[in-house]
Amino acid sequence: MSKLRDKLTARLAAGGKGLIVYLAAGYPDLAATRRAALAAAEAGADIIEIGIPFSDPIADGPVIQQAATVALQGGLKPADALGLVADLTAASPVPVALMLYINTILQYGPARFAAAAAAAGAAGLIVPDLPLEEAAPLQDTCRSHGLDLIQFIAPTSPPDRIARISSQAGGFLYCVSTTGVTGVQTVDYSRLAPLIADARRASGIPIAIGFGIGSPEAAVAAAAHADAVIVGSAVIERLTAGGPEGVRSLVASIRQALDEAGERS
Ligand SMILES: O=P(O)(O)OC[C@@H](O)[C@@H](O)c1c[nH]c2ccccc12
Repeated sequence: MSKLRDKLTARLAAGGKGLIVYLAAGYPDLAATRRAALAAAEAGADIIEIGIPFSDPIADGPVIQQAATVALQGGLKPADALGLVADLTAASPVPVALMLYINTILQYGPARFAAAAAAAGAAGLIVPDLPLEEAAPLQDTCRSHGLDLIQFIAPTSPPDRIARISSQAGGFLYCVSTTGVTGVQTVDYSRLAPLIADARRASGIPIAIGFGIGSPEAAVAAAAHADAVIVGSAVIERLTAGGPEGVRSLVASIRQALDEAGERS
């Protein structure tokens, strides 16, 4: 059973597209992250991705790096992020995926971390700096705790690699729209069509596009090629400017645009 996959599949079966919203744990503080996550869930996010801030976040662009810096300066520890997840999963049925770097897991101890994440109610782990070749031990640990280990595909992945990654993926497949770092930018999402077609041939798992989405229009453009979209930096920017209620209105506007596009098609 996969809570992440089931949630996205249910949204697709109802004629919609999935929406995954990223927040950095502890930005601007833990209470605000919690309020923003619950507001996002109420406004139509299907999955909440909670990032555990890390001092050397190689895949994060400036907006998420800055959020991580604030959280770390506020004293955030991985255990606090796990506490936040426990709080969210107790307060809301929305599935939560934890996004973190492999170092955090190694420092904690993989088995201990997976047990703690599962006990907190997390549905899966997103570990962007874990290559497929090194993923097997963590994948086994995750599996024994009922956690999905999310796999990535990118425009640079050759077809045979996409097939291997897709066939091992749990929850959903994270399709990165560009090879750079996170952050709002203009992306031609139609470029991803061949990549996504390769993944679909290898697996029936839902496919989510992330990186670059900054508006309801961009979400609709990306969703046209996939089952779900992931929005991070734009959500953090909105949290900075408008607090948790700002996040609610951004997520509601993306949800509405995705639903309207679904009715038209
Ligand atoms: O910020 P963007 O461009 O909307 O992209 C989503 C992304 O932020 C989120 O999924 C994420 C945050 N940090 C990451 C590191 C690697 C991969 C993905 C992520």
